[in-house]
Amino acid sequence: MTEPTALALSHQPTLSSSQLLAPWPGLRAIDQALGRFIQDLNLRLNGEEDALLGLCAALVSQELGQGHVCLPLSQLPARLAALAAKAELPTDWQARVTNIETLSAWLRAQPVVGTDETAELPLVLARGRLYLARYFAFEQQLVHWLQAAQAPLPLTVPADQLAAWLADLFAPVPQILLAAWQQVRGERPDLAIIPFARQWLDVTEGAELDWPALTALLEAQDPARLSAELPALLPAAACLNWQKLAVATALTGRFTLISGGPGTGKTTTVARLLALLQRQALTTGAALRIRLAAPTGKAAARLTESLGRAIDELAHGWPEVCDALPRQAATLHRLLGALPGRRAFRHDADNPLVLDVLVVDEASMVDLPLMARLLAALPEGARLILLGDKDQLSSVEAGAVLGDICGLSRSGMSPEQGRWLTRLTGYDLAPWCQASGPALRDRICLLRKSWRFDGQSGIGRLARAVNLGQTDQVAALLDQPPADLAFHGGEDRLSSLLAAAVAGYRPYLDCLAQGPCDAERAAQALALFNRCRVLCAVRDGSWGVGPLGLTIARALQQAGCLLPEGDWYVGRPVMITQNDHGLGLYNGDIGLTAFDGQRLRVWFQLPDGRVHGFLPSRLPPHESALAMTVHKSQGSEFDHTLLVLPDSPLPVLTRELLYTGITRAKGRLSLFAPRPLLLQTLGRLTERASGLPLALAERSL
Ligand SMILES: Nc1ncnc2c1ncn2[C@@H]1O[C@H](COP(=O)(O)OP(=O)(O)OP(=O)(O)O)[C@@H](O)[C@H]1O
Repeated sequence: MTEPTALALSHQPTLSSSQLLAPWPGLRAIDQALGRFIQDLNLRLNGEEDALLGLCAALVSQELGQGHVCLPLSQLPARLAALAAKAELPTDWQARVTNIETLSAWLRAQPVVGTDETAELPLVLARGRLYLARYFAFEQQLVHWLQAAQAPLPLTVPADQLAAWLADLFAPVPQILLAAWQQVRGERPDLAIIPFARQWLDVTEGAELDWPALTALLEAQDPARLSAELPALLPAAACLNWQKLAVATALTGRFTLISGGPGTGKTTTVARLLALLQRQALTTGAALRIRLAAPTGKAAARLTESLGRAIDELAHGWPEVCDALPRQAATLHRLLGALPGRRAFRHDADNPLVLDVLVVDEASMVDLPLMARLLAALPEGARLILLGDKDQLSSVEAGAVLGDICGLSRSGMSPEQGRWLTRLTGYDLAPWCQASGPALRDRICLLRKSWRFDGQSGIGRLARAVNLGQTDQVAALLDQPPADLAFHGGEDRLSSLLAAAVAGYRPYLDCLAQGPCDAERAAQALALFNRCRVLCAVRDGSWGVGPLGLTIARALQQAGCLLPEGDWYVGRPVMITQNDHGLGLYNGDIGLTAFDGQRLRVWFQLPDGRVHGFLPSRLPPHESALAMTVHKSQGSEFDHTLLVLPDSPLPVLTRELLYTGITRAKGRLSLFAPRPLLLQTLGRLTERASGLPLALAERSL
């Protein structure tokens, strides 16, 4: 079956009476075209004209445009009521949709509505939800793959050996531990020891240890003594390291999902996990073929950099294994082999990828169709490891695959899984086990401790409070911001924003102003530009990326940092909005315009690390990037993030958007928003309609 758009166009239906009806205001042209087409098809198949069916199809298409995979029948009356205010609906619509059972029976009786993917009809009614058939098929593909991936993989080395390797990988490094202790001990080491043990030794809340002896051992500052005596003072049952549990989990399954907020150690964990998988493979046979990928070029570049660093840190202990680990990540489109002008990829079920293990970072950005195509292209028996942050914004296109799967972890882990993980780690996992729950929950690992933000960091505290919807805590942080936070909620926030943007962007502009640009200078300027970014919640309006970008350009001009002349000028940052595989430029890539001595070029860092200048006329579709949307910033981080909300409430303003924007900041966050609007945003959660949670829970019980 073809995509919804293609479906409507490729069949080229002749105009029928139904298509000549008045348009349905409030629906996009694409939704209307699809609705009319399905209505017309139904008419031809059963000879009955029924505008309600066309409307239902159009509404499913509209929901897709808003990121929902399907339309729950329970929501149909409300959707039609909203439409009724603008368009003329069949007079009896209310009576026909209020009873869900009657509605389901009527839909099922329509020749264009099937109940599973085998019927090859344009609509599917399943699990109380109406789907465009293609999206139902994607969802089913995912469910089948995940179900098959639940079967445990046989161990190739004894469990005791795995436990010893795990202990080695996660053993505290005495020098690092002692240096950290020196930093936090202060004047009262007896008061510092418990928080220190929680953060650095993974001691669980409430565990009782010999604190004076532990304090004395750290105070002695003797690495050899620490290594020798620490194990006796620190029984495994008093500790819990979620990273170690994630690695242990991944050893025995084809599928593992590791979710955690910023700096919770996803990359560190995956480096250790890959090292352990590779060590296991090298002990018993050939090395594993491991590939790394991410949805955008920026995210792939970050994975390459951060995983490379994490592998380097491991290399002293496990040199041969680390030599056999990959260092370069690709975009998912490149990995799958994008075909120009087509949605299909070179790699699919008939031409699978050649790999044993695939790691996908920033998986929250992967939409349902892409995830389904990725799974289809995985070879039989390959392992998939998804990394991401379940609390971030979902993919731009339909679906919230990572969030939907993570939802299953609410029921803890199964007692069998708990016993197995205890065997590998020695941890007491009884409090985390629950007797019943979907089997897939055992493949999900949540990392819960941030290593980037300490307890005092304003960004870390704000991110946590926003994530939990704690209005009072957020308000307190806004009223008395810690050193790394600034809040501008008053009338002067535009001038404060412009001053902060000028200060933040001046360094890269000064760098470009030093003389003709070559790859080296462009690399320096790109690094400086990546230190600061203005992020907007919306595209339109005076606080949207386009208008605000122009206002910032004018402020930079007035400050003498920029000389805008026409469309292209030195210092103009641009973001690519469409992949160009030929040039190696991808959606989300950011380049800087600079004079190479003869002409203006736009300089980009390419996936292989080279910096190259392209003539502006050669670039694929792009836009200015002095301000960018929070959506587009996913997968990136900036030392100083300037986060801007509009003046008034809009549907896009959600808790996830705020959390995603806040967590782009590594060192400093400045917030520009009306205070009431910001607090109101905390209460607005994104909910994406999908049948995935229900299907996964049903299938895997
Ligand atoms: N168990 C640990 N012990 C000590 N330091 C750690 C540990 N785990 C992670 N770190 C440190 O915390 C920082 C963040 O780790 P990492 O980059 O793995 O997190 P992440 O979740 O991948 O972050 P991001 O938000 O960038 O995706 C790194 O400096 C890393 O060295």
